[in-house]
Amino acid sequence: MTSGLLFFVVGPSGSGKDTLLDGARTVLADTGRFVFARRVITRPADAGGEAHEAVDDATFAAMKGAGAFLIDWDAHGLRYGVPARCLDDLARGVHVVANGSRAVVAELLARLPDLVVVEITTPPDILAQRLAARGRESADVIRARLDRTTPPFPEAATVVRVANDSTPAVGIECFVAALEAQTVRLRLGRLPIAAGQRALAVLPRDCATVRADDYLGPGRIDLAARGRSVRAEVAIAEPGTLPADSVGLTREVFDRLGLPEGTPVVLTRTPTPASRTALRKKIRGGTLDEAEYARVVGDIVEGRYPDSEVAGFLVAADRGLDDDEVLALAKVRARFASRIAWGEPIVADKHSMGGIPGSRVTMVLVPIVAAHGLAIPKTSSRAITSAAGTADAMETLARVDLDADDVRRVVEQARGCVAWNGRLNHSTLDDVMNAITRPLGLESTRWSVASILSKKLAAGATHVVVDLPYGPRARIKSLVEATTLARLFERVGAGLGLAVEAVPTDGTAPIGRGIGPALEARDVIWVLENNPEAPADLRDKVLHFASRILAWDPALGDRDAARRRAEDLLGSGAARAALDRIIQAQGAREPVRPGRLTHTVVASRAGVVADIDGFAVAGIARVAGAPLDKSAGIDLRAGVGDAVGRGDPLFVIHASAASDLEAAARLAADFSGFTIGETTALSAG
Ligand SMILES: Nc1ncnc2c1ncn2[C@@H]1O[C@H](COP(=O)(O)OP(=O)(O)O)[C@@H](O)[C@H]1O
Ligand SMILES: O=P(O)(O)OC[C@H]1O[C@H](OP(=O)(O)OP(=O)(O)O)[C@H](O)[C@@H]1O
Repeated sequence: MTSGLLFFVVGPSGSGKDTLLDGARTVLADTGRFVFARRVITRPADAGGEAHEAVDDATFAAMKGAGAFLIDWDAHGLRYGVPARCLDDLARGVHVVANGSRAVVAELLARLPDLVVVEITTPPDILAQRLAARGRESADVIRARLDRTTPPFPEAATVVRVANDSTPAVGIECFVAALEAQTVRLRLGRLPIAAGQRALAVLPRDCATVRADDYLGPGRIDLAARGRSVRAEVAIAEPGTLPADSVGLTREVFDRLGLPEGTPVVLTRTPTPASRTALRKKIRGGTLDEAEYARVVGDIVEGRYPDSEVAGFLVAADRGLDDDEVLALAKVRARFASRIAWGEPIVADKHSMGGIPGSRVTMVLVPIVAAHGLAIPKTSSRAITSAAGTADAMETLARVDLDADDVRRVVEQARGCVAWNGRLNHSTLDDVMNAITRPLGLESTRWSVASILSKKLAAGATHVVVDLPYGPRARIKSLVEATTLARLFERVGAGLGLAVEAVPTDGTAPIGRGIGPALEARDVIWVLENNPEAPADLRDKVLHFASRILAWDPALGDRDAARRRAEDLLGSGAARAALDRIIQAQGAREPVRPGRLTHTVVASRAGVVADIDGFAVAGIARVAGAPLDKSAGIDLRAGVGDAVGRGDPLFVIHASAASDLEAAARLAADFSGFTIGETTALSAG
């Protein structure tokens, strides 16, 4: 038999405890499911208020000494006790409702972990009026009662708040509903089922407490107990699969709830999202303001919407976000993330819209900026579809899985870092969005402006350069689109208080020679060491961005001086030394060399390289094993515009497994990604 629940009704004098208790007693006492405890108080019986058992101090002390009270306390010069016989009612499975004190919640919770604290709330100004109108206490006593303070409730307490700021009838109705809702309890079970991001709660079809089918459908349910709660979609198990008085949670959501199996948990329907009107307005093509986005994003993060409605919203947002909406979204997203304070006037950062193989600009840019002396706490992603992300390439030299404290320490030691963003500025909102947008192929660049800049703000950046590569195979298809996006980045940045310079760049071909973690890191070291083999296009792109960042330093003032400074830091080896300091601070690793197995792909005809398909080349690098095999990848030997003879090398495939190498070689034989035009046609042009 599941024991009953103790409802401990608390709230400041005048909040309406007696009134709501009297009203609830009228409604529930005859159900046989609830009993209302009769308190023992050292207050005269005719003092008014509840029908308590009146005793004098000596009797109260004797009763206390004899263990007659489940809990007792002193307040307002009086002594209060809840009879211990309530435990018998609880043991019979009957719920007990008692008028209690906020001051003893922790003590009672220690004895009854499933205690339900029902806090009656009323605006302070109304409290005073009600106490005066009640006429039970003198003005001094009323003042003392209004000034009384009590400790906060323990985290583990289940606290249900009932507002009593309307009529008594409404207050009583809400109070009764709150009591009833808490009695819908099921015993918690852990299912041997993993569901990843999805949270599933399985109800037995023959559930004894609720009609399971009533909970099927797009909505979700909340399961709560002992101050903890989770939200889940509902599935139903056929009779006999689960105990009829239980609810089963899939592994991840069970672990998130963090309560032992068998705990009685309260099942309630997830509140209808208050922002649904705004969400539907967007789906119908309307525009939302910041307050509306705050409500919609809040409800989405809280899991109040079924995925279908979130998907509809994202499709609508993907199709139309005006500039004001992007700014509004950025401000709302910034609210969901705590902001690291670096205490410096300039904290530099960089973002690239990516999609161009190679182009490992960050790993050269950060050391230059750090060598100059500006803070640049850069966090980067791992590869999603490419052959390497910055984090993958940096990880061939140093640890990148830094947490926030590591990042702060590394920047203090080396002025910069190149860390993996997976453990930092985590965004629940992104998780929710990505789970829906990725399968749908929704990649709104305008939406990403809000996401990117709000994360930069959270990371504590003050000045951000943004690389917007454009080209037929880049995410941004044209210079016009890149320029429009650049203006949007700068406008939204300004709206967030960030200095942003967004720069369209050539995204028509790979940058650098290496494609794959170790090969890209090799390019980086070559540029930093002024190696004659260093790819000039990578060096130029780095200096282009470095000069923009350094120009923000008032000590330099303009871009020409900044450019010279960047070139000096590179040419003198100061940037190279800065990278070493960063590597040491992050944790040096034995550098990963390019794979020892190689296969050279040669030109099938003489001519001029007219085009290099970055997708194709990155695809070959991935088949060779990148990015998981950090040594695998492509080493380009010819670039766009180079004249090649028949049989000249176009690129060398590196791998560490023969099977990977062969597969990559076969893929390259089908299509190397290189288009070689006629020598005459081009030279004549
Ligand atoms: N919702 C309400 N609207 C108006 N008056 C109320 C309401 N709830 C309680 N009261 C009045 O306020 C005074 C204090 O209520 P009471 O139930 O005694 O509070 P408590 O027991 O928390 O001290 C009483 O005179 C009561 O009649
Ligand atoms: O510790 P607190 O939460 O502040 O409560 C102090 C006391 O006030 C209430 O008593 P009583 O019912 O006599 O006074 P009230 O009706 O004015 O609340 C409540 O039942 C507590 O006994």
